Amino acid sequence: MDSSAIQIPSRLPLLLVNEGVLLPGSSVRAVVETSRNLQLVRSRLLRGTSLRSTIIGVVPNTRDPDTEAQELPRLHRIGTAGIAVQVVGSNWPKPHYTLLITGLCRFHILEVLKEKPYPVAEVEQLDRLEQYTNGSDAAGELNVLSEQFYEYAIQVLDAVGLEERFKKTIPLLVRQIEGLKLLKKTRKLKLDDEKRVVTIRPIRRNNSISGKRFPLDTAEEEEDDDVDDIIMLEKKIRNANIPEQALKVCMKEIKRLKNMPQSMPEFVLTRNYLELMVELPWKKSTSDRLDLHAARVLLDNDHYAMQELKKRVLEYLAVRQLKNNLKGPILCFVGPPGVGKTSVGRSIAKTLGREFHRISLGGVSDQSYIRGHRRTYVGSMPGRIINGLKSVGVNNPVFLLDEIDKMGRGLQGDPAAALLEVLDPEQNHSFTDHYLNVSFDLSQVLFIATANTTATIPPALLDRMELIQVAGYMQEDKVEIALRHLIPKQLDLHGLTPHHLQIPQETTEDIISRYTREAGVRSLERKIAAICRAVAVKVAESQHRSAKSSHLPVPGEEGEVPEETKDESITDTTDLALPPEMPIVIDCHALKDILGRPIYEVEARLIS
Ligand SMILES: Nc1ncnc2c1ncn2[C@@H]1O[C@H](COP(=O)(O)OP(=O)(O)OP(=O)(O)O)[C@@H](O)[C@H]1O
Repeated sequence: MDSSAIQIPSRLPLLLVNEGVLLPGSSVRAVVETSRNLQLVRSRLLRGTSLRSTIIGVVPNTRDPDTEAQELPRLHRIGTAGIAVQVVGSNWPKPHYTLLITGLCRFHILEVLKEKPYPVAEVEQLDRLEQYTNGSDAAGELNVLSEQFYEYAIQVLDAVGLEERFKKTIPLLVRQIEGLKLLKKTRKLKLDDEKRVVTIRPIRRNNSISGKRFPLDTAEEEEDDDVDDIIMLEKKIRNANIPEQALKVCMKEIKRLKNMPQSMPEFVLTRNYLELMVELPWKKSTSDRLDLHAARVLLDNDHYAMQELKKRVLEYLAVRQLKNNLKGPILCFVGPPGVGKTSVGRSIAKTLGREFHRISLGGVSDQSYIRGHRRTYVGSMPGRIINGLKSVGVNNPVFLLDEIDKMGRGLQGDPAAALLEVLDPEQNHSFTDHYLNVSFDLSQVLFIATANTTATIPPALLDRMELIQVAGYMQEDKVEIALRHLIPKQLDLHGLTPHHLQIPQETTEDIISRYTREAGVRSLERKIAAICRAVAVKVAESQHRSAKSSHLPVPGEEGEVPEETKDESITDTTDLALPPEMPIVIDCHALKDILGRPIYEVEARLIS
């Protein structure tokens, strides 16, 4: 051995690998699962601090890899010393490590010094270290080739002399070259080859000559499919009506994608980005229905009372009718919970014939929620505004910014500051989401915000909105809302009709005064839903009974019915005599039975 060559330690811990053969100058990823190898990783690689401790001997385990015997298997005598350059641990599906090992030089096992907890051997270095670290091209080529042929790889490993190694690998190279020649000859010309004329890698055309399809070419076929996909994507981008500036960015990304191996994680990220760019409604919008009379009828049909709010909404619509490109104002409905702020927002969208999208801002304390993450960020996504536009598919929806007063302020920037740009009619025509990194015109979006209080809304944000107070309801209003809206809505939701259930006015008043205490009507709606559920059970039971009774024997045929069935049918008919009377009318007894004892009974009595 040359004294100028780098020496590996004469004692090496041995890692027995079942898959792949590590050769000097190449790298392998080895999965460490057996207890012997796990021990080695724990005590040599995770605890060791010196570079020397990361040098291990890698020996192919030529025994059956599935049986991890107590006894150390007979070791292959030649191995490769390698440096573990990366250790990654995982618990799924069972505890294991993945090592990235770079081969340094071959060694010969002279003697196994100890077997437990992991084998350590006295070794003799066979190769000179720098011979490989200098990076001979031929050796590199051989390594790549030999990865595919395990048994040949072992032979290549055993071939210590360079001459012998060439002898072993030249047949492999010849085989590989023959295979490639055959592949080139037999690539069939695919029907959609026309498309491929415009591929970015014109070289591919040469690979396609009509003929038989060989199983060898599946990998290339996959790559071709991928190229086709990119071309399709490019076509879609060109047809997506994307504004010039954004189109430039997309084309740049397409160019990068074409030159990127699909195994790169960035390939998927770039593709997802481009797919989002295609899906965004850059210029797609719905046409507004600006009929004031119809709007008034619709608003009245959907909501009882709320005169002030409806008046302001109609004014807004009237101005829009006169001046189509009205900039702002942003309406903000302020009022206690359950007074219908959100549902009025939905009605406005319906009135205008626009798409509706609700963005809940309660508890949001990160501005990336609004603006998205930069694409360099792991797991980056667009913000809720861009996501919302993607899901509605038009650029002029009604966006309801719900609970704008409940936004927090965290370490990741102030979401209220991001909203300032979104809500400012002077700025929002060029809103830039961090993920998109190009501007999107939000000026056609109709923003409506809701809040319970203005106290917690930052002043700059408050200043951009027109506040409309929505007061809580009086008892009489609640009764009307329940009779006109809530009861029909809940009946419908539970598959019931007024033929099944009736809740008279007195009962509704009872529910409001004895079972709820709120400014809005949400709790009242929940109680009505509870009544509907209880009645639904009865109705379903009675339907089941009547279905059963329709199978009962007709009188006169009784003689043919067996004795035991006869008894059953008699009890059934007695049950049938007591069907729940339809409609079920909810009185105070029924109310107590379904909702329990009144919560505010004492006070209600005192008042009455
Ligand atoms: N005036 C009304 N007419 C008809 N239904 C109403 C009226 N007010 C409220 N509702 C109904 O009450 C329910 C609760 O309303 P909504 O969710 O819009 O309340 P909110 O004011 O947005 O509450 P929060 O502040 O908690 O978000 C909805 O089913 C809604 O249809």
